[in-house]
Amino acid sequence: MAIDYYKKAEKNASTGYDQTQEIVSRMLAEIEADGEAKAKEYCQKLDGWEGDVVVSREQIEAAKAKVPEQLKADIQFAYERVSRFAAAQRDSIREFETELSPGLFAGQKLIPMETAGCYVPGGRYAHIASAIMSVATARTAGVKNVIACSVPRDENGIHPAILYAMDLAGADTILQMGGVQGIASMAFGLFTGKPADILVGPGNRFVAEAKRQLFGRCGIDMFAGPTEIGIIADDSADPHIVATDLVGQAEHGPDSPAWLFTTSRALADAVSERIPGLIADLPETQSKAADAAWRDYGEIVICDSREEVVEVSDRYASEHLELQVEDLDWWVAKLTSYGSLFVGEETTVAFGDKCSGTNHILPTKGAARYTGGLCAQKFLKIVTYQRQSREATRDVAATTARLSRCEGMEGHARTGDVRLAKYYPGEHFDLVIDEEV
Ligand SMILES: NC(=O)C1=CN([C@@H]2O[C@H](COP(=O)(O)OP(=O)(O)OC[C@H]3O[C@@H](n4cnc5c(N)ncnc54)[C@H](O)[C@@H]3O)[C@@H](O)[C@H]2O)C=CC1
Ligand SMILES: O=C(O)[C@@H](O)CS(=O)(=O)O
Ligand SMILES: [Zn+2]
Repeated sequence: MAIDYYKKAEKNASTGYDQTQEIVSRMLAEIEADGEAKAKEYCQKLDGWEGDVVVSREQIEAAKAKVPEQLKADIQFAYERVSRFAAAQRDSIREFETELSPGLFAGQKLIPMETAGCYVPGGRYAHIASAIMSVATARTAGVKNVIACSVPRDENGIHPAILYAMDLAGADTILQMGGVQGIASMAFGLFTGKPADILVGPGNRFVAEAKRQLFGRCGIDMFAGPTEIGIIADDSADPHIVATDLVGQAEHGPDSPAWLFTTSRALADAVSERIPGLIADLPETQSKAADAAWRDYGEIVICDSREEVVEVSDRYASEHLELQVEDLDWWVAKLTSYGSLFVGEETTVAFGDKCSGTNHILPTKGAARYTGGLCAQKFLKIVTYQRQSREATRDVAATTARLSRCEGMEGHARTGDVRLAKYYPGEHFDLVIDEEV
């Protein structure tokens, strides 16, 4: 395989990971031991917030009054599309019951989780869209208690438009607390008395690691850490658009990877030439973040064939993957690892990020090898049941007894024996396999 790293990143997903892991496990242990007081202490220390943690109805109404009408309409636009797509995904799986053999019925039920904890990031930017992505999807799934939390932005608490979006999307309780302390509060049921059955939502490396460490104690959607963009582009692509899209996502933060996979050296030259100017042209905060991200995590990979591009791209398993290539259908059919695919130049990652309808809470750091993004199904327990007639018990009980004995599980075998003895008194069954295995 001929792969040429036109630009290779100096850092990768594991850079600084040990330190993050250590900080997060210490914070989680302290908050679990000392409860609300410790969570508040971290909130004060890391985000300077000393006010109420549970947002009141008055604060929500005051926030609503501050949100301009056009922004309300835009939030509504995003909310409608995200909810509609989430409902279509939910409806794509269903409950059923099937008769596997005469009298033996097995079924599937979909049971919404009781309590969801939705994290809405708010450190660097006001992630209004993230509030819709998690809260509206939990509601669509039928979760009973939806708790949301985010970082208090200033002396007035959470950004008013985030509060507005959380409320519109249907959050029951909103906590003014971000980072590890916000995640821990939802997991341990602090301030609400309702420990989350599942924690969802994106966040920085501390937030993503806190969710990872809490997995098992509660469910999580997936590892949704620092944003990633991959673009597959060939000679037919517009280098200005490709470069703008890479820089557009690199502004997320200094640890956000942006990758270009191409078969065209001419395109690599043209994109690489444009990127520094596009970064410099951003406002200062965004420019600094994108500059560090492109310097440390940006890559341009040139391959000899499109088959090689597919192999490389699937290995990176990018959270977002754009296709700016000829023969789009070929690529759509071949690619297998990505969080969400943006097909053709007319669409772009930011459309999905903000309002087009697909969920933007997506797997990062290679998690797209084994999962897709947030969807209603993540909030549903897909459980099974069975029931059967006495007649069906005849075969199932006898088979169970014989299989169990071969496994050495006599107790299991006898649960079959007693039923056969009760339902078919006086009848003989061969419940032991005599031959040596
Ligand atoms: N994968 C996905 O689906 C998405 C990912 N994102 C990512 O979410 C992230 C948002 O990050 P932020 O703006 O930072 O907001 P954030 O809300 O995730 O994190 C801010 C919090 O981090 C905590 N924190 C900061 N420094 C800390 C330290 N040294 N020790 C312990 N805690 C610390 C603070 O408590 C603060 O409240 C970005 O990386 C972005 O790329 C955003 C949207 C979607
Ligand atoms: O990782 C992501 O999905 C983000 O790009 C979403 S947003 O741009 O922060 O809305
Ligand atoms: Zn984005």
